[in-house]
Amino acid sequence: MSNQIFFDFGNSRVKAWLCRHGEVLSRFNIPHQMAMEELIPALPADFKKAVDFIGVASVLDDDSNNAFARVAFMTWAVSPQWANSQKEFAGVYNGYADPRLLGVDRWVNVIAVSDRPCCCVVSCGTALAIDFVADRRHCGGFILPGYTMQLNALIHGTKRVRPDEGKTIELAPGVSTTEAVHRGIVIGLVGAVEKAISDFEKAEGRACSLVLTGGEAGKLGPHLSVSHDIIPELLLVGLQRYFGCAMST
Ligand SMILES: Nc1ncnc2c1ncn2[C@@H]1O[C@H](COP(=O)(O)OP(=O)(O)OP(=O)(O)O)[C@@H](O)[C@H]1O
Ligand SMILES: CC(C)(CO)[C@@H](O)C(=O)NCCC(=O)O
Repeated sequence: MSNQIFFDFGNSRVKAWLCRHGEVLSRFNIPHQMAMEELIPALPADFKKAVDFIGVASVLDDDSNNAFARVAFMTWAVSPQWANSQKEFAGVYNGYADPRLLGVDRWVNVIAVSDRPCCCVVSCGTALAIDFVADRRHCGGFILPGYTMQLNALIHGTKRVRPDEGKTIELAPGVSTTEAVHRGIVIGLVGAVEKAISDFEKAEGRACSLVLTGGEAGKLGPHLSVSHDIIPELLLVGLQRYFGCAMST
């Protein structure tokens, strides 16, 4: 196998990686309000060369996934392979009562961190997903509205909460609407992550490492009192592991 493309269809952005022998040759990240037919023209030229394998994690609906499968086949003459949440993968166990219902992005992230003995993985995207993995078992998690979704909910649900764009360099109580809103959202997300970890550590009776990923990870990281790693491309690590082609030839 030579060139592979991995796609991550999230709720607001699509990411793609062109890889060879596990190494990233090119990467791509755009919002995907566009129709699937418009995605291929938007890809950088090097993505349009021949590829042998296309691996996808998508949290989109079947219509969007089918539309992508059609344009992918027309472009590369390759049928995309879809990652799916399942009960068990390579000795990693899914904690959901119905494992198929765990978002595949969460499952792939769990697979990516599953070598850590006890780990919390937080995906800071459109939604914020907090998942726990201990001894290769997914122990469940939490789903919260993400930063932008919370901001939009406040603006749409009120008459007078009209923040400007804001920075959350510090989390002292805000003295303007903009500060109060941006800091409020961050303190809520940070508080949720810290409480979830502290409760999990108590229940497990051991320390839990923390990995952050996703577009908003940089907004949360500086405010967390818990030490953590930020791994922006964690989902790619998981996808390569899932499809077993991290280092294949
Ligand atoms: N390159 C970027 N430029 C600007 N904002 C970004 C960028 N990447 C991510 N973001 C921000 O991160 C958030 C989306 O994060 P991410 O891309 O991880 O989520 P996503 O693609 O919607 O995936 P998911 O649906 O799995 O959460 C958006 O709220 C956006 O504000
Ligand atoms: C929670 C999100 C939106 C995070 O991207 C995604 O994993 C998803 O759509 N999950 C499906 C529901 C679930 O995981 O229980």
